[in-house]
Amino acid sequence: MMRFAPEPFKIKMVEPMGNLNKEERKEAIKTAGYNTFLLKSEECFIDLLTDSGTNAMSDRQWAGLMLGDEAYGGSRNFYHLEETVRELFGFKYVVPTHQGRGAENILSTLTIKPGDYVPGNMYFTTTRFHQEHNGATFRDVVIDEAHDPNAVLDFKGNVDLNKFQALIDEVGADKIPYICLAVTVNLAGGQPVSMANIKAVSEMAHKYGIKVMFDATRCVENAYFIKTREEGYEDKTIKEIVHELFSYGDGCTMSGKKDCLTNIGGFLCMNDKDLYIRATGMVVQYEGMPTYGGMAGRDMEAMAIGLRESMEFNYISHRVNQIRYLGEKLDAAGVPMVKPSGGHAIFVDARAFLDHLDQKTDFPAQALAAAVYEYSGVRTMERGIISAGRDNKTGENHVPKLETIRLTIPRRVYTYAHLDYVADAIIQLYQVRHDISGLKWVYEPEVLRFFTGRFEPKNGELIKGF
Ligand SMILES: Cc1ncc(COP(=O)(O)O)c(C=O)c1O
Ligand SMILES: N[C@@H](Cc1ccc(O)cc1)C(=O)O
Repeated sequence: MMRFAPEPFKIKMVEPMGNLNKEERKEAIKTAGYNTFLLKSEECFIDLLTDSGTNAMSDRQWAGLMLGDEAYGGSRNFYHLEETVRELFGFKYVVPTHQGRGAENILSTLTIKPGDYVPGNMYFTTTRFHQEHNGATFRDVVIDEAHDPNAVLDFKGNVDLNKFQALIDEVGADKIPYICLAVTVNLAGGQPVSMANIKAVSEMAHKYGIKVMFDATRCVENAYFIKTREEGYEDKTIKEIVHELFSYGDGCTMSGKKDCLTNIGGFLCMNDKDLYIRATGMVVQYEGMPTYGGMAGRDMEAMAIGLRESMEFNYISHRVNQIRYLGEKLDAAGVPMVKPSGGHAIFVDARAFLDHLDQKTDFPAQALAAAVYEYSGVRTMERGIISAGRDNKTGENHVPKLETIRLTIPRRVYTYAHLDYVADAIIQLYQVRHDISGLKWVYEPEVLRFFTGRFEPKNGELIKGF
């Protein structure tokens, strides 16, 4: 048996990658304010900024685009998507949105009252933004180990039931409209939640009349980890596991740009008819008709096909193993990273990588993401103190335990050879890590500052002598 099976697809169409020389890259990252979000795509060689909307679609999905029914009302592609989501996820109602945060906006607006609390297994930027925007306080109830890069656990995204119970005791269940249960947990490193934990959370929540709303964004990756790590699930299909997992919840938000293998889209699901009716009322205000929600008919078709494809074992197994492959290479060379490797990305521990920099004043992850780009043309993303933002009440910086850069692998886009290049680049940069300068703010946006913030190197040069 090969340790890493080859790509389970053939390449039918190719897209050239940018290939700037060193001087051009130095200029590009300076122009981008040392923020990799602000680089132009053409300036990047291997683009590991995100796995969101960057998926390669299959020939069947491209064929599906030709079946797009672009009617303003009642597009047949919506009914295909609705039927697929109902079958695979098991929820009664499906509300389409332009992407995940469209669904988060609707859910948060309709269910949160000012003064409420929303517990979750670690924060996610846009999700927390919508919760806070509607007057809630987010409470992190993930297990402590999720914040420790070196804690190796099979299900590092699990909810700590004691923390959940403590919040209920502290504020009262009537102040908790729902628990947001992410499968997998993005900012913990793409770490999964076990089926046993999902069941236990569901029992506790429902005992108190609290709803369980999944962030379903990477649910297929979570199902793969359940199948390969949790006793009793080895013989179940990915489809069966996904279905069972959602059976313990009351609904979900979904960014369709990840596990649905498409480039845009999202949806909100629920079992509650009243919530559904109110959600369709909001869809027409912010997204579009309840039969397209901001998506083109052709995109809904591609999503219906993609969601089904994502449940094929060979696909998902290859995907998760690509991440593991990159992780093993970096780990073998001593590059500090969040362990174990997760479902969509490797998170390099920037605090340990740049141990000469201070998290609060030098922004090591922001500096490392910029340096990786300047050094190699590989685009990654900061996931540390800059992403964590400020407390919306006190204005103080959130100080996350994890200060990382994310090497996010788009689905079906890169081969193992690309990953070899990425690993070599980071391993080489590790040898000269102490030449990397900290950064300082030039422009700090008020909300979701990591997207458009600008910086400059404190020492004038980002990588000394490079
Ligand atoms: C876990 C998670 N939840 C929600 C979202 C929001 O989805 P979108 O980018 O489609 O708005 C994302 C990505 O942004 C995500 O990774
Ligand atoms: N959800 C996507 C896009 C995104 C990136 C960063 C964010 O903080 C918010 C959204 C991702 O995780 O890559």
